[in-house]
Amino acid sequence: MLLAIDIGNSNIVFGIHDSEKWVNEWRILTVADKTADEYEVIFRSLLTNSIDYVEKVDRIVVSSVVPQLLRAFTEMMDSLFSVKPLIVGPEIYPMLPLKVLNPYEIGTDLIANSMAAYKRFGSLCTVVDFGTALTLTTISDDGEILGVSIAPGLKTAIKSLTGNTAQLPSVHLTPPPSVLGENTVHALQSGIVLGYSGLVDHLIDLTRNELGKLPEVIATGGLANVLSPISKYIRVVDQQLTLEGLRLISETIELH
Ligand SMILES: Nc1ncnc2c1ncn2[C@@H]1O[C@H](COP(=O)(O)OP(=O)(O)O)[C@@H](O)[C@H]1O
Ligand SMILES: CC(C)(COP(=O)(O)O)[C@@H](O)C(=O)NCCC(=O)O
Ligand SMILES: [K+]
Repeated sequence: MLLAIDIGNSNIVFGIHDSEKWVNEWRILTVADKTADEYEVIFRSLLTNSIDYVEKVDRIVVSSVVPQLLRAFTEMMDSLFSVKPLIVGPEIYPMLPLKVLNPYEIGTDLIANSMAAYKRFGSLCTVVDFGTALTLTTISDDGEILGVSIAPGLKTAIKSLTGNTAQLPSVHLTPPPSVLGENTVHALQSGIVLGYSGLVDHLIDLTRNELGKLPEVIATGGLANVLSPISKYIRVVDQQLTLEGLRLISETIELH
């Protein structure tokens, strides 16, 4: 069985794939200074809760956009499993069906997303990842990663606003009844939820203008479902896109 681990800035998501489907998936909080021992306790308890996956795991693939945690995870995996993990990074990009122009300046989660989206569409596509950062990654008809946009994620924007103002509360991320907010909560929801759907749609419009073709659009990340109902371009949401991309990377490297 394959264990895929996606270490993001807010959440660490990991799942078990039995070569046919994802049989289990977990999401834990990212705490950048937790130690290898602490993560070992968490992994051991979750992975042995119903079925003993620790025994069954024979392949591991990891992406981390938190470099500090990669050390703790390497130590944890070394102690818990007997297989050597595949760590996604620039060294393996030449073996993938993707062209990565600037390998040292793109998050490994975006490489995994690109891998899964390109496998799914096989033509021009944009992945919108609603994580701590909101990212759009566009892949060409022939698998070249053409470029990335990075903006503050929805929760990141709200946190920054509430942290820097005296009177703004944190709000639920749902669309308000009207763009003309009649109270503080609706005003914030208007600015953040409706505003961000415009941001996403506008970036896709610009992409279409620049490339002369509308990309297929797929969304992922913890907050994808907030905007998918109101964005004019997001029709497909796949919460497992990053893990799926990691699985495809692992498969591709295995065949090499
Ligand atoms: N199932 C969920 N429902 C609602 N919010 C979620 C869910 N999962 C994650 N989140 C929130 O979505 C945000 C982005 O999560 P995620 O996509 O995992 O970010 P990252 O990849 O940066 O760690 C975080 O604030 C997280 O708390
Ligand atoms: C853009 C990101 C912060 C997104 O991270 P996330 O929101 O998924 O936690 C991450 O992909 C990243 O750190 N990218 C840049 C990495 C680099 O320049 O090497
Ligand atoms: K992510």
